[in-house]
Amino acid sequence: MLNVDIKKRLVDFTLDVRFSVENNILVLFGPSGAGKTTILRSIAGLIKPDQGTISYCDQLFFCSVTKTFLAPQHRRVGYMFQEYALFPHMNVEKNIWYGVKGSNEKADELYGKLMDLLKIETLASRLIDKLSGGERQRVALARALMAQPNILLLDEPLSALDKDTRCELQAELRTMQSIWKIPFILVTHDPEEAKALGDQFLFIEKGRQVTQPVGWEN
Ligand SMILES: Nc1ncnc2c1ncn2[C@@H]1O[C@H](COP(=O)(O)OP(=O)(O)OP(=O)(O)O)[C@@H](O)[C@H]1O
Repeated sequence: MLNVDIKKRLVDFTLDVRFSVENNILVLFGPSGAGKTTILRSIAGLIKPDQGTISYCDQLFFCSVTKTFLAPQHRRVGYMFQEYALFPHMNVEKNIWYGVKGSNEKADELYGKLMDLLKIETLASRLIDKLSGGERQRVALARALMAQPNILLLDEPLSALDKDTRCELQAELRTMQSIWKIPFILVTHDPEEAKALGDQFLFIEKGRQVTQPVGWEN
């Protein structure tokens, strides 16, 4: 289980949140500038909260009292950004293997499984800039899971896609989470998407958890 209990002073308000995620999908939902990306960046170790703790199972990522700060590369946290963050000059296969140390039977097997599950086998040798938005997102998801993360963070992964592709990818995200059984934390502005994907929800406005978010019933 991932436990997050943090405070961080931002420009206009203080982010102050406390939540836990089991092996399911937590959706972070809230308006632009509410602090959602800051939560993800804190879990990944890209920024340091001012106060609190972040832990995954018995591993302490951050604790302001003991001054613990585990470096991002030791957290095994996968991060899919708003932008795809793929290398356009490399093909699909090279992008997916990027960052994996050495090839072995288990990694080869995982690669094959991801290509198959995400239906991108036929794209292995294609360059990234010759892919559609939906294909890029599948490749980005394969790359994130290839690193065998303990937690996967997804910052508006589907926002650039058309409605049909988004629905397809939502189903695939759910499938991948049910196979991998790790906490997924997904940021979205879209209430429909939140409802389609979330097992649990954290609604935030101006850095605070709220019970009735703006735009939820629309
Ligand atoms: N490192 C930082 N230090 C101080 N303030 C920050 C920092 N990073 C972001 N902010 C501010 O904190 C607020 C929350 O930003 P954040 O990116 O977390 O929001 P968000 O909910 O992800 O927004 P969006 O949905 O638009 O991506 C914004 O007002 C932003 O300007």
